[in-house]
Amino acid sequence: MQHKDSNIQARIDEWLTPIFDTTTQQEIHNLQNTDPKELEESFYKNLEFGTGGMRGIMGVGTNRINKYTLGKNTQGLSNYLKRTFPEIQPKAVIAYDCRNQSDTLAKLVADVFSANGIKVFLFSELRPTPELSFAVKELGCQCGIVLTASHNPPEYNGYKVYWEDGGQLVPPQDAEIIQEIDSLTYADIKFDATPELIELIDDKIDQVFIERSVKNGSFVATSEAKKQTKIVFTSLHGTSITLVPETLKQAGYTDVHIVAEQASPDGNFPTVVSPNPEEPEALEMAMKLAREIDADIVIGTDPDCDRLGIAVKNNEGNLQLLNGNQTMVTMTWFLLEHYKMQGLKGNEFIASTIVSTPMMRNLAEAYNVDYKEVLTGFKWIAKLIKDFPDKHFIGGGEESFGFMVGDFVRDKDAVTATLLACEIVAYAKDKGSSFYNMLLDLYTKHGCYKESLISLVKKGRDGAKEIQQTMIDLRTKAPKEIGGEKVVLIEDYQESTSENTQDHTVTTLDVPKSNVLIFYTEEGSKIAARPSGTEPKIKFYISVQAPLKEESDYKAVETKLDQKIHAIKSDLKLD
Ligand SMILES: O=P([O-])(O)O[C@H]1O[C@H](COP(=O)(O)O)[C@@H](O)[C@H](O)[C@H]1O
Ligand SMILES: [Mg+2]
Repeated sequence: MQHKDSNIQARIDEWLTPIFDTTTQQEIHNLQNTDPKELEESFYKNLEFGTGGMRGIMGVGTNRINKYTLGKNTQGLSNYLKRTFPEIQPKAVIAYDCRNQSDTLAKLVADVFSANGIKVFLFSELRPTPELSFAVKELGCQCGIVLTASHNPPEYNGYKVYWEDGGQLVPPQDAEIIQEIDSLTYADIKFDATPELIELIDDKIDQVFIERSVKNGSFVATSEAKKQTKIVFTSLHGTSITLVPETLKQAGYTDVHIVAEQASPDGNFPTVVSPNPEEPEALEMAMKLAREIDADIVIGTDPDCDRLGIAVKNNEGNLQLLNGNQTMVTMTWFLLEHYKMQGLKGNEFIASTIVSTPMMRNLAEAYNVDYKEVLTGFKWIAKLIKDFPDKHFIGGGEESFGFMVGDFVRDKDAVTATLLACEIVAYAKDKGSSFYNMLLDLYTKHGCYKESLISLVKKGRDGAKEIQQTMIDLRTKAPKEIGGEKVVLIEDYQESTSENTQDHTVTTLDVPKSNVLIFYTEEGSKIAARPSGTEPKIKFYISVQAPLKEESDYKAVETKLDQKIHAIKSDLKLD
């Protein structure tokens, strides 16, 4: 049956030509007979670069992750690399995670690069994404690729692309590469490897990376306190198992308990509904073990080991999950204190993103360091390091459970962040305090913030339309009040405008355009809305705040903040 959209039909027809193998063609025929809707979803567009590389469901079609889409990407990237670095033989390093097909797709990417005369370093086993970012610089590569879909559901895979500084691609380079890819046909892909150009790397990078991570994530905690820090760690079937336990050991942590049921890498993630540390259920097994053995801290990393979920003991002695904003402010504060002790030089900065807690700005002001805020995605934070070579990046992160310590890895890094979290627990032990108490102390000094993220899943082509429509509605029928609080400022990152709703003055936002809306209320609440760039979701980020005089008032203030969040959610019909 012919598809009513001739563009879609032309793509399907192309994929039924002999350039594509018989398995692919057979799969297309099966979809034509059994699932025309899925066929349309698979061909209605090409995969795009989003917040963290290119991500999609594995399967046949131009909008799916398979050997042809990734082959064409790599062919385009090879052409672009050769054009950008005409004087040298470009070098690329490739890593992959635990997902089904990640290893074979990594091999395919290596083959295509080598077929184009590009020198390839390939990890022979799964490894964390931050190690790849490190390896790009360490091996003097011009490019790096990780085959991963991060924390997405099991049916996804993806292609994160790093450039010579170790950070992910940022505009306009991603658009230039897409242009190169789009100018090719599938027949242009060179699949025949030049094996002598592919070098397997393992121990060579592992040990240096571990040593440097230990250095980067160790500060002042005594070895005694480290030994007393009881840690439960889970790799959630992902890559961190290859390095994090060893890194903790080399950093001096001896009381480390790994969740055995989740230690083996597995792309089906059999023990979790979602391998995303943002979801409380992901850490359930780790929490159970931690309660049994009375651990001080629980840490779980996502499949490619760049984000981490943390639980620490609260003042009642119960383990409490923290969100990404809470770990970020505590980690940032710890680093700021450290550098203050050493004597700040005046060129330091911390960084975060527009959808993260405003508390980061307060911290920067209190320590008199610069605060830089960028669009969602660590690629933008990494870009700051590149753009401000004379400035010293202390650290920073995002609400999405990721943190970056200094500039040695140019992406969020759950290896060093794991060490930093444990360091804070150990340091607090030395001081007779706790991680949790340190966070409460920050609330008394810098304002008590509470954040909540609501993600609405809207799958496929129809879902994407619905998400776009919600953004249009929010723009055209912008709320005057949210949760009973008057909206006083609206930032529209697509239009680059910041509008004072009282006097209607408009100023220009000096950041690249992006489909994001942020509403600020009279009472200091902040509500951001944007389509996810990695998953079929629209995300709403709510941040509310109130002063906190004494730590003992925390429960009461928290209840008040929860009520505010509830009112905002019900007003926006998000509950
Ligand atoms: O998914 P990861 O771990 O590669 O992480 C990437 O995607 C996340 C989700 O992005 P979005 O909200 O657009 O879905 C971002 O928060 C993060 O900064 C980025 O590095
Ligand atoms: Mg990840």
